[in-house]
Amino acid sequence: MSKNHSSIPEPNENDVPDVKSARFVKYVDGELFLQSERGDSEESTGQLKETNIVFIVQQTQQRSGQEGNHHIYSLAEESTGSPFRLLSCVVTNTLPQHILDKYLLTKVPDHLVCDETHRLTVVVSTNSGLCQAEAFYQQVLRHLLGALGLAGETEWSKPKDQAKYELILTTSDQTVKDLGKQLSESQARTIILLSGDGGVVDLLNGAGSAPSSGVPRPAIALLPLGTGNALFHSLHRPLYAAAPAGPSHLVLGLRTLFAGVTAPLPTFEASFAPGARLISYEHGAASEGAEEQRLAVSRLVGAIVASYGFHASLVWESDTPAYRKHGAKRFHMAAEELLRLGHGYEVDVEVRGPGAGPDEWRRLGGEGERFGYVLATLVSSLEKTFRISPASEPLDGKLRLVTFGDVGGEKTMDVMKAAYDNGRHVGMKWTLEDGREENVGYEEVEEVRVTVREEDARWRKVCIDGTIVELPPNAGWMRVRRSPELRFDVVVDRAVV
Ligand SMILES: Nc1ncnc2c1ncn2[C@@H]1O[C@H](COP(=O)(O)OP(=O)(O)OP(=O)(O)O)[C@@H](O)[C@H]1O
Repeated sequence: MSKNHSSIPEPNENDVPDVKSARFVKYVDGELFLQSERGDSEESTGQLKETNIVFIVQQTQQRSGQEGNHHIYSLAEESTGSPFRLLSCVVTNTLPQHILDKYLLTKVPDHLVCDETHRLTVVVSTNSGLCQAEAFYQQVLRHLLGALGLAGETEWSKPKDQAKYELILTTSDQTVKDLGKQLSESQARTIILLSGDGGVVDLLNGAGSAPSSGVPRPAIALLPLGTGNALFHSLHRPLYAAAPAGPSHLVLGLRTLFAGVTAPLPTFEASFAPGARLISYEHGAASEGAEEQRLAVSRLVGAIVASYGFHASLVWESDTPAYRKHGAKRFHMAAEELLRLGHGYEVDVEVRGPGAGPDEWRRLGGEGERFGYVLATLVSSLEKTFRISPASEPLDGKLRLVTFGDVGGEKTMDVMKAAYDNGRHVGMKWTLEDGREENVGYEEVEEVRVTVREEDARWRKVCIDGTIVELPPNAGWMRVRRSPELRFDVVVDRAVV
């Protein structure tokens, strides 16, 4: 398929699951009432929720203004059994115009074209979240791409007569990083990532430096199959606000994939003192007898968050084998233990505000004052409802810093609860038992520098988009600044650009 011929082709028979044929009857309260073509009794009328619609295509032989033959693809998500059900229904009479206006796809979007000028890669991250990415690809995405005439090519399957995308199933924590290393090519490319935030970070850091001028930036399209999915939720937050009872994350992700546009993805760079070590586990922390690995690291690129203090400790400790074995409860358990300890972190925090010169650093807090929380972020939300930076808008490229001092476990808990309550933590103030005034600091920064004075390695961990780095003892530091260059584009809903 070439860019000039990217209209919707006929789907391959094998790519359409369980097609039903029906007539549109009425639209009431967000539901389409459809009557099966094969029966005329009341029982054969079914409802389709508008929130489940992914897209509608008109089959090619019916084009040129003829009535009917709209093919509606919708996704139902089940709490039991197989979690995803892609439904496909051909409507033989006319659909309401407002539905066609919103969901009719008339061409394959440029970022999904597969030809000699543009490459499409689908990455299925088999270990992300609840390990559902592979089922989602097989049961849903494969068919939707197939409906646009696109088929996956793997080493063992080379489909004929269809535009082919490359399909990669991860086999280790290196798979996506290795893909990132191959991205310095001149061909434009989109990578559909079925993963959480880890997939994005792996790509960003595998890719190394930004593409040189004239080389197209690769685009990332995210389908939220991780645990936190911070980048996805932050990019879609305005849509959640506009329609609180709106579509599920996966339906939204699919709508963005098929009807969205590409925009530059803001990133930051974190650099570390000599002696810093990236900490990971061979074969993942959940594996039997996981061995800690320590790799020298001087710099990482991120798109979400760089933190020190409670947040970094929680991400690190909840992911250690000791907690991993507790499954979904591990995050809660690690948080409880950290809140019980209520550690005050010995650290100097300095910032350069927007527009400040390279040496214009301002220190936060007094001499020797400890901190509980130091978190710089480019996004609003670290989970769907954890709105740590309420002023952040999708793609605004602003680095914002959230800080508070050594306030103890109970107050830390209060701040976290307020952040879950629509970002209400911003502006919180208290007078502590020893008379100190404390508040949650929140400001935009150009750069932040933390210099850690802790001896115990437990309290020297920093977190970059979920990756853990241990700073060296004796004033080990991390600097975080907005990246001046653009490395990747990201596919977003049209409403956020
Ligand atoms: N087959 C595999 N074996 C080992 N590691 C894998 C495999 N597939 C993916 N991984 C790693 O698992 C991690 C999955 O992270 P990801 O962020 O996608 O999911 P998550 O941690 O559940 O979600 P989030 O970061 O959004 O909370 C990545 O670091 C990736 O490199």
